[in-house]
Amino acid sequence: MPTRPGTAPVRTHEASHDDALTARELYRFFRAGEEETLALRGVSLRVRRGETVAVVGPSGAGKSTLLSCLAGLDEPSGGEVRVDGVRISHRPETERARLRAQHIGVLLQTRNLVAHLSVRDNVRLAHSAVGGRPAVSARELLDEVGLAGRAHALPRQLSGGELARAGLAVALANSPAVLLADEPTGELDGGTERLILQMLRDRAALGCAVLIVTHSAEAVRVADRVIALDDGRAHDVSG
Ligand SMILES: Nc1ncnc2c1ncn2[C@@H]1O[C@H](COP(=O)(O)OP(=O)(O)OP(=O)(O)O)[C@@H](O)[C@H]1O
Repeated sequence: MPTRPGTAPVRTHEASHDDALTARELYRFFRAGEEETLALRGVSLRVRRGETVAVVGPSGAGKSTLLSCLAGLDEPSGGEVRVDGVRISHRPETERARLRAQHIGVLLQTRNLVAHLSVRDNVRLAHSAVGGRPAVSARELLDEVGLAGRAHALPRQLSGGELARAGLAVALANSPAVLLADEPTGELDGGTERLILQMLRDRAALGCAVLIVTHSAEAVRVADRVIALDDGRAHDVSG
């Protein structure tokens, strides 16, 4: 069972079969001209099935870099990421994309929607990336996020809250073992924020490992555990 903030035991970074997501000693080094940045400095973390973890930290702490490395969108310079026991890091981009399509849902700040496709076709596109018969139909997913009535709308015709819900439907299209969300409630009003967070919690209750990069106090409140990133280093601040 997930633990509540304040009761989390001190964790080691040895993987257990309950872990859907593990990162071990992640480093990410950037060089832009003369400028060199070490955005991640040995970050290790685990997220168990059914657990919701919030990642917080000041601007520039490395949160988005971490999420990109966990999702296989970016390659860490060192260390390893495993999803459902399968290593996703240090593989060619096409293999990372295939593993991501199979195991991970990603909800990004810029929204993971194709502008010229309807909400329903965006979900179907995500289905096609997985291949085979989807475990959950587009209609069921749109029902789940309360957008059944907006299935034919284009992203630009949606409100901010509807966009967030459509992005979530796309992120959930592959019934992911791990759901990674970057500021999923950033521009939303309080009511819509609580709705989105509840949907993420519902997914965790079904066994998904949920990691949310956030500045939101509400997201921190509902998380089982909080990891603080500071200058590329991670600290579990739940206990
Ligand atoms: N592609 C890149 N090239 C060079 N430096 C980068 C790149 N991406 C990130 N960085 C640097 O890495 C550090 C961490 O950036 P990152 O975007 O991960 O921080 P963040 O915690 O997500 O910040 P914010 O809360 O403002 O989004 C910053 O110093 C940033 O300038």
